[in-house]
Amino acid sequence: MKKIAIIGSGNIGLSLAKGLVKADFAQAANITLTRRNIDHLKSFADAGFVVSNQNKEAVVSADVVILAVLPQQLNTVLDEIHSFIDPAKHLVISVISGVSCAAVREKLGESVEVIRVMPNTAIAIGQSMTCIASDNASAENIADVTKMFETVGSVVKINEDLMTSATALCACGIAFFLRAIRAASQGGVEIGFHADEALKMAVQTAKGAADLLLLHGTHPESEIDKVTSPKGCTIAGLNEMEHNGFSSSLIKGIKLSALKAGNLYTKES
Ligand SMILES: NC(=O)C1=CN([C@@H]2O[C@H](COP(=O)(O)OP(=O)(O)OC[C@H]3O[C@@H](n4cnc5c(N)ncnc54)[C@H](O)[C@@H]3O)[C@@H](O)[C@H]2O)C=CC1
Ligand SMILES: O=C(O)[C@@H]1CCC=N1
Repeated sequence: MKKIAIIGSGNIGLSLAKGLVKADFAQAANITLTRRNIDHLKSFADAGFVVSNQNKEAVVSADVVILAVLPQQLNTVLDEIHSFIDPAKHLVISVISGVSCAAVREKLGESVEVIRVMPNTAIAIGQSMTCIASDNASAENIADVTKMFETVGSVVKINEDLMTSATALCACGIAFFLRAIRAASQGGVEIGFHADEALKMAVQTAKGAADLLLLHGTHPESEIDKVTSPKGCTIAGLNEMEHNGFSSSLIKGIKLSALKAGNLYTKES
């Protein structure tokens, strides 16, 4: 069983840790979670994870090192761990937005294998859409990492230059769809439902819509055509949303997020 160190155990690091254990990919005792203030990790320590504020020790005891700090925190971490990374032993996985494999290698050493992975927070429940890219990892390591992330959702291997686009569409995308669900539930309250029932109805309706596409393998418009009765209320509502920029605002938001994702990191600390 390989030992995993998650360096920077915040929102995505902890979601990943939870997902890997829930999926039986790893035991909690084989995952070390680091964070500057480990008081925030008490519930994870109670659940059997190793928790630490010592990145070097976590790296030394691991086979797989997962970098999960913010882009602006990365240089400090890489400076701290670089002399403890052994290219013959360690595989480095980075979930950090906007940082290339080459930039990580510049600090950790040219012979270190680095795989960039872009999951989303649904990884905690095995439902992530995860994109994977690398410019130097072996086919064997890429296959192993693909298998690892397939235990916690779907995986697509992409070219590294599309990684910031994947960040916007899939990682930020969780927030975009959640906001759409919240807006739908607010509409539901305006037309007569209590907030809790409106939210429940909006959530299940969103899940049903996503599952129609997944299970039928159809295009959204083909499923929409089945809902929009001629002269009916769906097309009236849908067109009103489009007149107010529904599709356009999603597209513009995704484009801006992708642009921003590419500009989150600078090599100099
Ligand atoms: N939140 C998300 O949905 C996703 C985030 N990402 C990427 O993952 C990274 C982390 O994002 P979040 O989890 O949202 O941020 P976060 O702020 O929740 O987590 C970062 C963690 O790193 C810790 N940290 C900072 N400096 C440290 C150090 N020197 N040693 C050890 N730990 C340290 C912080 O205490 C914090 O717990 C970012 O680079 C982000 O781009 C990628 C995919 C999805
Ligand atoms: O908002 C962010 O910058 C990070 C990257 C993707 C999701 N959260």
